[in-house]
Amino acid sequence: MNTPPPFTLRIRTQNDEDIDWMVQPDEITFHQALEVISKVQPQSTITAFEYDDEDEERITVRSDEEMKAMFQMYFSILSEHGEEDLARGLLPPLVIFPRVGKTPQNRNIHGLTILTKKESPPKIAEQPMVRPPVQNSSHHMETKDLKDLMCGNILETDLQYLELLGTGNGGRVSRALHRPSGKSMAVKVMQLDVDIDMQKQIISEMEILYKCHSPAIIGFYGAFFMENRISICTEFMDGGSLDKYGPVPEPVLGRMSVYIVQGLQYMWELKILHRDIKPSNILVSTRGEVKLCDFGVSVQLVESIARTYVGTNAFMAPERIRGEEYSSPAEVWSFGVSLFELATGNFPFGCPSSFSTPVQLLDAITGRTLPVLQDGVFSPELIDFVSRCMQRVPNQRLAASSLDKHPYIQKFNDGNRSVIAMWVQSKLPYIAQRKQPP
Ligand SMILES: Nc1ncnc2c1ncn2[C@@H]1O[C@H](COP(=O)(O)OP(=O)(O)OP(=O)(O)O)[C@@H](O)[C@H]1O
Repeated sequence: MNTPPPFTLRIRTQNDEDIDWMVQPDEITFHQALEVISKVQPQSTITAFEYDDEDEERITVRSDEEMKAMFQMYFSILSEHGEEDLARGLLPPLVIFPRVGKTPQNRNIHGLTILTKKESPPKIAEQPMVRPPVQNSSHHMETKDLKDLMCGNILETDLQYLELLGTGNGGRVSRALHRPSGKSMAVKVMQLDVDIDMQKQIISEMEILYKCHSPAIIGFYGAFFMENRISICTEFMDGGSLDKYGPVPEPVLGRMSVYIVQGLQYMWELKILHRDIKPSNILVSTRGEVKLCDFGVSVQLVESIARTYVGTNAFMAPERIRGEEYSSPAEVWSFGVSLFELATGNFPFGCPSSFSTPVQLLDAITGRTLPVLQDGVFSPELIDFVSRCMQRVPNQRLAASSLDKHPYIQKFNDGNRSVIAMWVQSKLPYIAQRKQPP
């Protein structure tokens, strides 16, 4: 790697408080690190700090060399498990633990000044190499509380909203510039009527998204609560979601399906269900990427949204609509229904907006013979795949773990992203509802 990207050093204090500090690893010295730590923990004399290596062993850092070794370990773990994050330039925090020394010493040896007030966000070109630690911006809450209400290192004041990308049942998604990193992000803001403990729980459940690295899953940058609103910051996809496109020709849809299956199976292996598979949660880019967004990693968030916003998700499997227990077969159903809609341009059970209650939707799904894709218009492989996903009885559906083995997926598994890229590029200019003010 040439110049290592900036990332967050998370200083975990003796009181178990986390203070985040954005660093440029090739520019900071060990003494500067000590200096910042002693500002954060002024009551103690800090002579060294520690971190956990890949085997979870505590390693002490007492010099520039040892600090370099720590950075090397951090980047080598990332290059093994977090290539996506490295590529995006927004990396998970590296946690360090200040070590209190026995003898007092003059701590401000370099006269380094650390800003303690939140400054107005710098322009990208003026971005300082060493950013001040995140400060408490509320009169009412302790730093610890604030840290529990955010994951990642994104502050509302770091975001410049550029355009509205869309509004869903529960929130608005805007494209925003994250000024410190210069990244374009999609920020979804939802109002949620939950108390502060629930907010903390939602944030802690979302942390798992940092561990998800798949080319078919939308990159997660962070999330934070501000009063009763949650903002979720993810990678921006310039093609938007598939619900905006109308029918997708089979050679394009087939290659998209390969990535969708890849993303779903990756998350299922981690025991994470999507819980909301539908065309508006499948995003594409002009580079031919296909990524799933809006994973229901936080069960509390999914339930809070369901409590706060009324509405029926037309892509839900029958067992879910009936309120029964559900698992990956329910996802297979939703994927089948989504594929049906993407192939034909029409929802298979009539107009989704006509279902205002779960009972009406259930009637539409169970009250007639299941629709099948038209013979002669679509390939036998696609017809078979969709109808085997759209089985009313969960255990009669294709098994989640064998979706990738089906001839439809095998047929299009040639890694040809340019077919997708060219189709997205050709359609994008005609897609309405873009470039609105945020
Ligand atoms: N990461 C992203 N990049 C680009 N566009 C996005 C991104 N995330 C969401 N969008 C756009 O914003 C729209 C609104 O998304 P949102 O998740 O709020 O609602 P939805 O999925 O359409 O519906 P619902 O709220 O019922 O799930 C999406 O349909 C999509 O077009």
